[in-house]
Amino acid sequence: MIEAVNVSKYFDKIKAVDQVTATIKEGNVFGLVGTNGAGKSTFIRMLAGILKPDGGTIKIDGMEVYENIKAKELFYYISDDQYFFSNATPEELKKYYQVIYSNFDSDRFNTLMKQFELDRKRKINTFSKGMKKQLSVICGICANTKYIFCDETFDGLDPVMRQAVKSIFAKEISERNMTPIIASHNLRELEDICDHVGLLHKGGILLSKDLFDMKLSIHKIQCVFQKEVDIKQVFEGIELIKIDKRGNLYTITARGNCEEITKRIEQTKPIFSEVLPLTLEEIFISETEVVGYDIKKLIL
Ligand SMILES: Nc1ncnc2c1ncn2[C@@H]1O[C@H](COP(=O)(O)OP(=O)(O)OP(=O)(O)O)[C@@H](O)[C@H]1O
Repeated sequence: MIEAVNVSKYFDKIKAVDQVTATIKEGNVFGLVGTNGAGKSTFIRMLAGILKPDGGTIKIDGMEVYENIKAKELFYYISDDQYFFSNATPEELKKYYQVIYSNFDSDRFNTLMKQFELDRKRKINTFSKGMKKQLSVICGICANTKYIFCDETFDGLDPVMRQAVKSIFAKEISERNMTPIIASHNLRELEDICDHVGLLHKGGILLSKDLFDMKLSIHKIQCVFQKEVDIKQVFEGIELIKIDKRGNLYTITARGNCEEITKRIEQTKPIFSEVLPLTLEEIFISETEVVGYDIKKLIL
């Protein structure tokens, strides 16, 4: 488990990360979203022990991470800025990581390099940005660490590669409980992979939610009533987040028990009613509106 408690980081007068508290459980996929400058990279760099927090504590499996080799053996960090040894080839990089990570899987590395059509003997500095990202992902997977920190890793890949990487991640998560922490600008990117999403804004966590809980507690219902009804009366005692009416079709976003919401609608004997799944984006829009923010200005 990774535990960050009241973590802050300042660069002169800039509050890059401001009192962030987050718990990342094993086997979960933790997404970190936020606009440019929200503090995502700084937070991940502190998780990786590259930056020392000015306040608060970060513990990985109970160990402080800063300047602690034992804690650092537990994760692989894919940085947003790709850095490789000058003139190194992937083959040389593999040899380096075999020394650093005792469980580095050399055969898997060779197989994945072939699958991704990357030349193991070519100099990395001749690779494109996306190819370097792919190489980092391959190293990260083959390092076989418990945690993997990805700073905008998916954003730099083309759509086909993104799907390929996501499916490799999904396999690692289900087979060996790998725990990824993924920073991204894009909620849609995180939708199909994350269990938990934290929204960073101006250095602070605005919202941190379990997706399963969120999906269970918010519902979108479309319905057409036989006659005009008083929606507030129909849903008395249920929190209505949004009511939209186009022609006769109502789209209602409500928080509460799904069965109770459905029961209330059925009592009106509607012509049509359907409970629809909410996208992660819709959930975040609803949740952040409640706390007084317009998420479209924050991340979309
Ligand atoms: N080394 C640094 N020196 C000074 N200021 C920095 C440094 N690194 C980050 N900052 C500042 O800290 C704030 C948070 O930056 P950070 O890179 O963590 O944001 P981010 O959410 O990752 O942004 P982006 O999505 O643009 O990558 C910004 O205001 C940035 O200018």
